[in-house]
Amino acid sequence: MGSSNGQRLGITEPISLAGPTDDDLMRTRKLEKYLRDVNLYESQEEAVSREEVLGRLDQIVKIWVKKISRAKGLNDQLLQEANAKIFTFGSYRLGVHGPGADIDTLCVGPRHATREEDFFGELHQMLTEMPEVTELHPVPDAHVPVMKFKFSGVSIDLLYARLSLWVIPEDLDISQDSILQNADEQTVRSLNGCRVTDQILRLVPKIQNFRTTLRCMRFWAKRRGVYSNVAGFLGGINWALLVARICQLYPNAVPSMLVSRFFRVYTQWRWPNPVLLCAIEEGSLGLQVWDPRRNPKDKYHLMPIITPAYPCMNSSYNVSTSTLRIMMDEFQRGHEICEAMEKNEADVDWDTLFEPFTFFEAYKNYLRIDISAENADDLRNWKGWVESRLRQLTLKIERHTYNMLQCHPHPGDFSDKSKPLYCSYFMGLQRKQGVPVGEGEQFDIRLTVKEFKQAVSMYTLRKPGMQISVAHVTRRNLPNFVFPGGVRPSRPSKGTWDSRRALERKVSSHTKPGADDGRKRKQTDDNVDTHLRNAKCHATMPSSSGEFREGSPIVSTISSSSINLQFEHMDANELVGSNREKVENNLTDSIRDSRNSVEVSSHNGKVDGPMIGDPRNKGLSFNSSNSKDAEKLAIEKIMSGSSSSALSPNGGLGELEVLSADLITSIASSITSSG
Ligand SMILES: Nc1ncnc2c1ncn2[C@@H]1O[C@H](COP(=O)(O)OP(=O)(O)OP(=O)(O)O)[C@@H](O)[C@H]1O
Ligand SMILES: [Mg+2]
Ligand SMILES: [Mg+2]
Repeated sequence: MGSSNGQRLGITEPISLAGPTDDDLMRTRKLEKYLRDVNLYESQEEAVSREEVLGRLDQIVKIWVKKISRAKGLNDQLLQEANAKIFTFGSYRLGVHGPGADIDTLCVGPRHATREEDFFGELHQMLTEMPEVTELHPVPDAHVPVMKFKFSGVSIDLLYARLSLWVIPEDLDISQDSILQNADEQTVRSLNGCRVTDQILRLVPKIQNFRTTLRCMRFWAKRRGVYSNVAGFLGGINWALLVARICQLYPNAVPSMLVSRFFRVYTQWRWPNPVLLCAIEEGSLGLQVWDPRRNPKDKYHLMPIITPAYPCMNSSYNVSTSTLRIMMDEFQRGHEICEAMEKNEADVDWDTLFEPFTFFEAYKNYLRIDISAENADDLRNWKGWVESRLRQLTLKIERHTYNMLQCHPHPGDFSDKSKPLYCSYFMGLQRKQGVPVGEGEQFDIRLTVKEFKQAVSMYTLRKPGMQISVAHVTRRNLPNFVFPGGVRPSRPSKGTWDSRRALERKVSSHTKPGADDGRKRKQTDDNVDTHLRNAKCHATMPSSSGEFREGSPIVSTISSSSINLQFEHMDANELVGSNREKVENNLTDSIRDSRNSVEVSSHNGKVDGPMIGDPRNKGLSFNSSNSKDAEKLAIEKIMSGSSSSALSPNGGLGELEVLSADLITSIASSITSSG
C-alpha cells in the first residue's frame, strides 16, 4: 500500500515501496546541506515576520468587511457576524518558499462584499492609507484579478473570492465543492489556487520529503532555465504536481531518491499522457474539466499536468513543442547525472545537477526584443503584456518556418542598469537538428515579427512611450548586461557536465569511426554540427544606423521589419582533416551549440516523448538490475492505464488519433463522474 498509514495515494499502485539505503540517506543529507548553503531557506526572523503580516492582513479584511457591511445598512445581527478570512496558497502554503518570496493570499468574503466596489474600491483605499503598505498595484482586469503590494516589506499577492454565503464562518472549509456554487468565474479561478494546494498536501504521503524534493526541483528548474509558466516552461504549481506524483509512486523514498526517480519517470513519460494525482471528477456544478475527448482545445495540450481539485484543469497549457523538447532534454540530463551520482562516479555531485544552463553560450543566433516605457508603472504594465505575448512569437516563428527553426525563449528579462526604463528579452534560435540544409536557404521571419508587433500593439492600455522593437543578434553581438555581473566571459565555460558531455560525444565521433554503430553516430553528429558550425547567420538591416550595436539606444532606430535570418551552407570539407587546434575550436562551438542529448521526434507537429524499447532511449543507462527493469515496466504500466473502459460515444477523437490508444484508456479510466 502506498502511504505510511496504509492508504494508497494516487490513481495507481506505487512503483516501488523501497526505502532508502545508507547511500541514499547520505546523498539526502548532502542535498539538504546544499539547499541550505545556497540560501533556499528563510531565517527564523523572516518566518516570524511573515506570520505577523498574515495576522495583520486577516485583521484588516475583518475590519474592511464590517465597514462595508455597515455602509450597506445590514441589520445588526448580520453586522455582528460579518466576516472575511485570509487563506494562503502558492509556495508559502506548500512550505517551499525561499527568502523574499511573496505570500500568495486569498481573501474570502460574503456575498454582499463585491469585487469591484468593495475589494478593489474600499479595501484598496484602506490599504493606500496604511503606512506599512507600499508598492500597491491593483490588477482588476487580470484573468485572476489581484492586488499586489508589500506589507512591512513582505510581498503579497491578494486575490478575492466572493462566496454566495451571507456569513463566512471562521472555520470555513474551502475544499468542499459546494463552495463554488453560484460563484462568479473570477471567484472560481481565485479559489482554485488554494483548493489545489490543499489537495496536493492531502495527496502526498510524506510531506517533509515532498517539500525538500520540491525545493530541489524548483531550484534546479530555475538554474536550468525551465522555470516559467509564461515563457512556456513550468511554474511553481506544475513542478509541485510533478513532484507530488513521484512522491505517490515512491511513498517510502527520501529526497535524493525522489529527485532521481523524478528524472527516471519523466524521461520515460510519453507526453501527452497526463500526470494526475487523483481521478478527474466531473462534478455536479457543470464546470468544465480537462477532457481532450470533449474539449477541442485540450487535445492540443502537449504536457498535461492536471490539477487535483474540481474543476480539474491542465496547469501547463502554455507548453509548446519547443519548450517540451527543451524540458525533455533537461530531464534526460538530470537522469544521467543522478545515475552517475548513484554509481558514485567521480566529479559528479549535486553541484553538477545544479550547474546553470549557459543560455548565452548555447546558440549562435538570438532574437532580441527590447521594450521601453516612460515611467516605472507603465513599464511594469507593458512588460506584463509583452511577456504574455512572447510565447506567440516563438510559436509563430516555428510555425512559419515549418518547424525548421527552433526557438528557445529565455525566461525572464534583462536590463541595462544605466537604462531603467528599458528591458530586453532574448530567444535562442537554431535550425532543428536533423533537418537537411538547403543550398543558400534562408529563414525570413520579417512577416512573423511584423505580425507579432502588430499583435502586441493591440494592448488596450497602451500609453504613449510604450515601445517595442525586435532585432536579430549573433552571440558575438550580445550586450554585456546579459552576462553575470555585466561582464562578458572571455572564454566559454569549461569543465561543466554539459561541456564534458559535448566533448565526449565529439571525441567519440572523431576517434571511433570503425564500428557500424560508431559510423552512424558520427554521421548524425557531423550532420548536426555541420549545420550549426557552418550556419552563417546574418541579419540584413537596411536602417538608418545600419548596424545593430551593442549598447546602442533601443533598437527603435532599426527597422525590425528588416530582419532576415539567412542560414547559408558553407563548405563542409573544411572540417575534415583539421588539425588539433581546429578540432578544439570546433568542439567549443559544438559544446555551445549542442544541447540536445536525446532527440524528441515530432510527428504532425505533435511531439511524442521517448518510449521504452524505443531506440532513441539508448542513452538511458538503466543498468540491468532487476529492480530497475521492474520499475521500467511499472512506469510503462502507469502510462497504459489499468482499466480498459470504453470511451464515451461522443468521444470525437479527431486529432487525438496521435495520442496512443493507451492514453485514451487512461484518460477514460481516470475521468469519473461523481455520484
Ligand atoms: N499566470 C498564472 N496562471 C495561473 N496561475 C497562476 C499564475 N500565476 C500564479 N498563479 C497561481 O498562483 C500561485 C502562486 O504563484 P507564484 O507566482 O507566487 O508562485 P509560487 O509557486 O508561489 O512561487 P514563488 O515562491 O516564486 O512565489 C501558483 O501556484 C498558481 O496557482
Ligand atoms: Mg508565491
Ligand atoms: Mg504570487
